[in-house]
Amino acid sequence: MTTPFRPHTLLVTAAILIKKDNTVLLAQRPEGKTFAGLWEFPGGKVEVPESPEAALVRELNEELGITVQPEKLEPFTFVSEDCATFHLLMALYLVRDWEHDPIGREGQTLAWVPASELGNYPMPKADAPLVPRIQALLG
Ligand SMILES: Nc1nc2c([nH]c(=O)n2[C@H]2C[C@H](O)[C@@H](COP(=O)(O)OP(=O)(O)OP(=O)(O)O)O2)c(=O)[nH]1
Repeated sequence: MTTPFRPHTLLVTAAILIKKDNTVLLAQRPEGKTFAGLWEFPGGKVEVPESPEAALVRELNEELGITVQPEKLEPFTFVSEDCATFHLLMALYLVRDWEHDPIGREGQTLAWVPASELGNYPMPKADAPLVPRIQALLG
């Protein structure tokens, strides 16, 4: 009897950073990473033994140089998607309050994008359902 192939589930957290003018931050994944060139919501993998919230606070500081208090992370939605070699489970949080201006500390290009224009930015397949959800939220 053969054992069915089960890709491992990768737990990722990501932030939808919303500025006062209702634009949303996208980051372009740098060369050398999976999905290089595509636009994403900043975040990354949850490492053992972090909580999802602690991982996101860490990633936002590493990637963007911003400081976010964990209680300012507002759970929004999640995506569950089969990728080539793993299954992605990504928890998305809304963030409207942070310290310092975001900069691309890992060489990523950043863009503040109105919700209505999110569809113009190529994203990983898993992100597709997020665009209408964010548009419904922000109008
Ligand atoms: N952060 C983020 N990751 C996404 C999005 N959409 C999507 O499919 N992913 C995938 C890409 C990666 O396979 C995974 C995130 O891993 P990552 O490589 O960014 O995580 P990391 O920052 O911990 O990476 P590394 O330091 O280990 O290179 O989730 C998204 O909108 N944001």
